[in-house]
Amino acid sequence: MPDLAPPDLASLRTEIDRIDDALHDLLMRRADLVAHMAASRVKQGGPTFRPGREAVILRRLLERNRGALARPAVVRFWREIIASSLAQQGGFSVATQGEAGVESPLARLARAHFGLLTPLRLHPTPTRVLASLASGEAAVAVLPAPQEGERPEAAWWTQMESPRLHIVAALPFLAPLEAARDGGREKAPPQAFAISPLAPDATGRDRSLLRFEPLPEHSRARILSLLNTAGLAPRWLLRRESPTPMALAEIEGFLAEGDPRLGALPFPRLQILGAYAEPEPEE
Ligand SMILES: C=C(O[C@@H]1C=C(C(=O)O)C=C[C@H]1O)C(=O)O
Repeated sequence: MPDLAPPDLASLRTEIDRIDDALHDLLMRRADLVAHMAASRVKQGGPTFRPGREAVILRRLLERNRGALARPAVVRFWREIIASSLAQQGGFSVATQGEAGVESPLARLARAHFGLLTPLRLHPTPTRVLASLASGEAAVAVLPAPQEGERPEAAWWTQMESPRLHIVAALPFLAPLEAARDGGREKAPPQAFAISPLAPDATGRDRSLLRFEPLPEHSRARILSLLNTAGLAPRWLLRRESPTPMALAEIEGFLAEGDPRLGALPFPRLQILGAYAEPEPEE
C-alpha cells in the first residue's frame, strides 16, 4: 500500500489557526455571558465565587476528556478561564501565608488554583491571612492543611471563626491518588484549604470538616469510636492538646447544620468548619 503523503507543516498550521479562532470565539462568548451575569444581577447580589460550581464544571470536563489532551492541562486551562471570569465579576483577590518575593509551594498552589493574573497577597502569619478575609481585603484565603504536631501558631483551624468563615475548597483539585496510611485506615489531608466568608455548595461528591473540643476522657480511640457509632466515620482525625484540646475530623459527604448524626456526638463546641469537593485523580 503506498504511504499516504503526510500533510505539510503549513497546512497543519493553518488548521491550528482555524482551531485557535474557534476557541477564541467561544472564550469571548463565555466572557460576554459572565459579563451579562454580573451586570444583570442574575446572581441577585450573591457571591461571585462558587467553588462548588467550579468543581462540577471541572469534573464534567475531565469525565468527557479523550485523546491526547492531558488531564492536568484541562484543569490548568479551565482554572485560568474561571479566574478570568472571577476577575470580570470584580475585585477578586486571594490571601495566603508567605514572605514577599519568595514563591513558596503554598503560594504556587494558590496561584495554580486561582490563576496567574489574580492578585495574591502574602501575609506573614495565618492569623493575618484570616484577618484579611475578615476586613474584606481578600475574597478567599489559602492556608496549609492542618498537620499532626504542628506549632500552635500554625494551627489556624483552631482560631478560624465559624460560622462566619467556611472552608470551601481543598487544593489541589487534581491530586495524585491517595496513598493510604496507617495500614489503609486513614487517608492524608490535602495540601491546602481555601477559606471564605461564603457557605459552600454541595457538588455530589464532597468531604466535610468537623471541629470540636474533646473532653479529658475522649482519647483518640474513643473519639474514633464515637464518630463511627454516629455514622460519621472520619477519613482522618487530628488532635491538638494545648492550650485547649481541639480535634478536627474529615468526614465523607456534605454535612449540613442540623444533621441528626451530629446530635449523637457528646463533644463540646462541635462545629462544621466547611465542606469541599472531593479532589479528582491526576490520571
Ligand atoms: C460564572 C460564575 O461565577 C464564577 C465563575 C465560574 C465560571 O467561570 O464558570 C463558575 C463559578 C463562579 O466561581 C457562576 O457562578 O456561574
